Amino acid sequence: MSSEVYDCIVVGAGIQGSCTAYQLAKNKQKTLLLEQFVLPHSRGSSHGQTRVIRKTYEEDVYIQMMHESYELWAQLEREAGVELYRRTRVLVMGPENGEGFLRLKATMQRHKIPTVFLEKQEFSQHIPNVNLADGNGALIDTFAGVLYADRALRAVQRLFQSCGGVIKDGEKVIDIRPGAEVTVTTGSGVYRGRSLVITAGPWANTLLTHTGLQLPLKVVKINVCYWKEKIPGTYSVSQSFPCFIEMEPKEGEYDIYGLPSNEYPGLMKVCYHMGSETEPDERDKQTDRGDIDILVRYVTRCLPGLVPVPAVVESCMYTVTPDHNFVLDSHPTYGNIIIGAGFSGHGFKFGPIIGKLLSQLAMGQVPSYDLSPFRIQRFQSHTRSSL
Ligand SMILES: Cc1cc2nc3c(=O)[nH]c(=O)nc-3n(C[C@H](O)[C@H](O)[C@H](O)COP(=O)(O)OP(=O)(O)OC[C@H]3O[C@@H](n4cnc5c(N)ncnc54)[C@H](O)[C@@H]3O)c2cc1C
Ligand SMILES: O=C(O)[C@@H]1CCCC=N1
Repeated sequence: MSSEVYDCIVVGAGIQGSCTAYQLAKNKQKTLLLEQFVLPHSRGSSHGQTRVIRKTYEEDVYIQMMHESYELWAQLEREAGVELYRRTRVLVMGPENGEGFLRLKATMQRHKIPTVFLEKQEFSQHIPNVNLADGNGALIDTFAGVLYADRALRAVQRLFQSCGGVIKDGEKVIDIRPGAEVTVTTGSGVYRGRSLVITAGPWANTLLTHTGLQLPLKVVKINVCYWKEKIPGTYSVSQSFPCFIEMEPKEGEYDIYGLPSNEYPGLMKVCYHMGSETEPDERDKQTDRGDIDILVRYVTRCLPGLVPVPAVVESCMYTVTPDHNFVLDSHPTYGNIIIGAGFSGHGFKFGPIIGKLLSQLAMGQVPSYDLSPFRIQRFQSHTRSSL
């Protein structure tokens, strides 16, 4: 074991761990970031070229956090000297009189988010090549857009290193011993930290086993589908086609969302916001295509300019909590172990603000937002603790 003691060890170099490590290093904390795979990799939740960034949330806390997150993304762009965000707008469609759509409308208005509300008769003039379902309303968040995900992850990791942070990749954490100094063992070394941040994405519960805690997290495989434009460019970023979210396309179904064609010319990304349960190390054995069947029907009905058969299918994973809200908290027994987990398929856009909040918890500071919606305690009846 090295005699060196880190102020903080962060386990998991996805977007949340990388942003947390960067915030810690910026705050002069001696920080080690451990990653099980050789970087970059495509086995977790943060890989891929694009993610949606938006303020269209029904809950106040997410909108408040997104105000600051946009600023922090812009700051990262300046620090890294690369473009990470492209403004495209996001179109949200949903049952006009449905609870979710009405709540979203009200929240957007209450927070004075620049929003355009589209009437049925003017819809196709603003958004050609999309069929708005009968009974659906539509709104546009005009500042929303696309984050360049892989590029962002690399940029944050580089910035972390430039502040003196240490990344050790290809080092899987196999044991954690809690204490005033937490001892972390990997396949090739033993490290000590005054605090530990666990941001292990789909592997959160595997790591938490070493601390006697299990959270109610479900890991699902997402089929990331790209669809061919019948006429290349119809839905492209250069034609100002927006990202979109279709809320509750059918009763009992999850949202469907899409991003303008960009990363693969002529192909538009359209995905289902849920998948089938999987073990994170067995992701590729999960071959259920029920979500793709739903998407085929949706594309046929609503996106007539796309060939209704996916041209490319990639894989990713969500780690989902029962209420789809994140876990941002200290361990209930070991106050110097901080947990960031359960990002439920919508955490990327919050990366910089989550990094700030988790770093504040790791440094023993009061977090800048009320984190009660993200506390572990809310799962009281689900949480398994062997302590
Ligand atoms: C298809 C898809 C589309 C999405 N779209 C959006 C979107 O449009 N907008 C948005 O905001 N969000 C989106 N998300 C969600 C967002 O990408 C995730 O919330 C976010 O990437 C989660 O990051 P993470 O750091 O928690 O997890 P991960 O990226 O999985 O990082 C965890 C890391 O921990 C490492 N690790 C695990 N165990 C160990 C161990 N024992 N030792 C060392 N390292 C370990 C893993 O290898 C991994 O690198 C999407 C997600 C998917 C899958
Ligand atoms: O978080 C996001 O914005 C995307 C799109 C909607 C569903 C999940 N991820």
